[in-house]
Amino acid sequence: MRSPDHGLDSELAREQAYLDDAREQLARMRRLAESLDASKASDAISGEVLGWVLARRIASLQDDPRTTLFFGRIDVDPADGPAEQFHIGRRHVTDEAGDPVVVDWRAPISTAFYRASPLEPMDVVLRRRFGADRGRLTALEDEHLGGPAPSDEANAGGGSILAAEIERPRTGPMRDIVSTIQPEQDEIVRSDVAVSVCVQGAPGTGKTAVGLHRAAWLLYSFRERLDRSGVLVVGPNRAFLDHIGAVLPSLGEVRVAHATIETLLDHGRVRADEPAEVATLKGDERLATVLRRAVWSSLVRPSEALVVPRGVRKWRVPAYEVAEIVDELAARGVRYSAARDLLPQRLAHHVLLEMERAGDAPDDRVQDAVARSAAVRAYVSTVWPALDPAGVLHRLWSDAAALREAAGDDLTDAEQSMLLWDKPARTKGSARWSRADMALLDEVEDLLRREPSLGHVVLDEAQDLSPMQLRAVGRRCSTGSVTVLGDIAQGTTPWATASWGDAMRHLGKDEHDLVVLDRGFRVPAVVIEYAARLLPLMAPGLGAPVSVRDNPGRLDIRPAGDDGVLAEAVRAVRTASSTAGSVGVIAPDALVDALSTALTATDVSHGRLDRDHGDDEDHQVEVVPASVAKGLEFDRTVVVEPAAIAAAEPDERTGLRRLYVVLTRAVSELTIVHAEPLPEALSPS
Ligand SMILES: Nc1ncnc2c1ncn2[C@@H]1O[C@H](COP(=O)(O)OP(=O)(O)OP(=O)(O)O)[C@@H](O)[C@H]1O
Repeated sequence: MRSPDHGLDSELAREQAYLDDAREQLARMRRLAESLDASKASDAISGEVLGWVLARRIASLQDDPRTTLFFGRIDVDPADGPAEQFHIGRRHVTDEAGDPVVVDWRAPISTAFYRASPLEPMDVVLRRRFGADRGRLTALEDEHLGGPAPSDEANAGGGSILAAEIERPRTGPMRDIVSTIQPEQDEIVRSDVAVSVCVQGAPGTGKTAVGLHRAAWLLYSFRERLDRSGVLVVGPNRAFLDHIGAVLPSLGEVRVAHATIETLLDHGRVRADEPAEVATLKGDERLATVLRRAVWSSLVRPSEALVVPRGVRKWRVPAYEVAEIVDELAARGVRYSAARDLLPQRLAHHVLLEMERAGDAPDDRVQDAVARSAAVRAYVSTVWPALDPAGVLHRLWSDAAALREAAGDDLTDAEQSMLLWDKPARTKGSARWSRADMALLDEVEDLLRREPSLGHVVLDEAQDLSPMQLRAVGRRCSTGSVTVLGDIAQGTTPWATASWGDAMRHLGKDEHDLVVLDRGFRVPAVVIEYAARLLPLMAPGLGAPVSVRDNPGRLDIRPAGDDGVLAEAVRAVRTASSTAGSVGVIAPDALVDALSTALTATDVSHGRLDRDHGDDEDHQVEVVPASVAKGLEFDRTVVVEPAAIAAAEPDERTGLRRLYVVLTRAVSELTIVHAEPLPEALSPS
């Protein structure tokens, strides 16, 4: 019997030879693509398209010598067919005969790599995972399914490759997890394109990772349809988008748009802050009804006939007939401006009927000319006024009577006065819009002209969006599907959602699958147990994740010395950055400037993250305002003055939730530095 080491060596050598061959096959595929000539296309336009497709294909066939072409293998032995082996990697590689050498992780056959288990082997008899270093295989690990393991099973010789991947230190931005997607995650990733999925998951359970891999899987599986309609990822802020921005390109998907809710709903500059209760009211779904009324009540009952002079004659359409045309158009379910565009032709058609009754024989050109005439244009402007979003909202917030009419019974008097501007802007152009107004402007825009739908939207940190913001996202996938990712316990806006059922209804996706993820891949046990002390206070009923990390983690609570909290923070950062791995220094927003100055004064090089930008340079240490920390992770975090982080929020529950977010960013160590007493639940017991 061969020794395990010998077995491993020869098996590794065989797999390395297979990898070398796969690399050659990939190079052959690339050479073939390079030899194709786009100029042979039948015409110039086809040539251009073909050239573009070829360039894209050649780029996708580049081999990166730093990585391997596959990370796993399955041996499949179905009862009703021949046994086969499949190597699973980030992209397909085929040989000259077109047979697969490496199978894309998204192909149907790869599902078994992620989901086969001893209880449900899915015809898999062997699952093999590979360890690699700089493009060469260094280890392999076998799992025999559907029967007892043979005694000479090749083994990685200690340490699991899966665990090592989960434990790897975090340095730069987020990486893909294709080699280690877990079965419960894979079910979400491969949900059908028509299915909208809502994922509730505690911090670090892989929601973001799952959402991004789902986008990649959808694009692979429904390429043509989604290439046309588009896929969009929406995240909480710029720093977050920078953090996740490399994942899809590393999976070969460069055509997925990324946006924050602010960039998505960009209807002008946000120039005003407003009290949380006003913003909450503006986010309420009742505003949708108010806006619909405001738009459609702009129609004016015609009181006079339409009179169109042509030559020496004047043609008339009586007011009651115009009213019928207007009513019919308004009842058609077409958007306000789209229906308005139809009105001139309708009126002109009636003028034409008048002409015919008088014995004329006008043709289509006459109808067009009448529709474009000054008389018809002026008449249309009176009975069906042109509207724009800023004009509609400006009127509502500055004119109490207009707001009262649009509000109907939906808003109380007190609510209406909250919405009215104290000092109305003189013109819509000078209006000082707030963030909450952006979702309302977007709603009006859609009432005027239908927002086109994308094929799929991945919405991360969805718990923070107001009903009106959710409606805005829902419009962008009205005929497509959505993957909603979030955690009710991490809701840090006053309007954060309390129920996924409600959120999905606002998105227009009453029908959806709700999945709960509860295995934590980021936060080590001591840190998650500490942060979870806050849960009963701010999200009763929600559980903490079970950490699957081998590393139990480290928690260090450091009261400030006589020289103050900033000096203590600097010392903590120095310690945290003395070994490799990223360090996030998370502080109350108001303390960030002073903290950064203190770090600079003591020569601690660092970057700074902000709502509107990430960090272009790669810094080991990043200073992060508490309001920006959501969705990010660092190998070690230093959290400065937790009580002040909580106190900066408008209410206690939101404060504790913000703290929960901040405390759960650490991959291995959490250091807390404080001068103020810690919130009671976090005091060392
Ligand atoms: N199957 C997996 N294999 C390896 N690493 C994983 C896996 N799933 C998640 N991770 C890692 O765990 C970390 C947390 O994942 P992610 O950021 O997606 O979690 P999240 O649920 O979105 O967290 P949060 O709610 O805190 O934003 C990431 O570093 C991610 O790469």
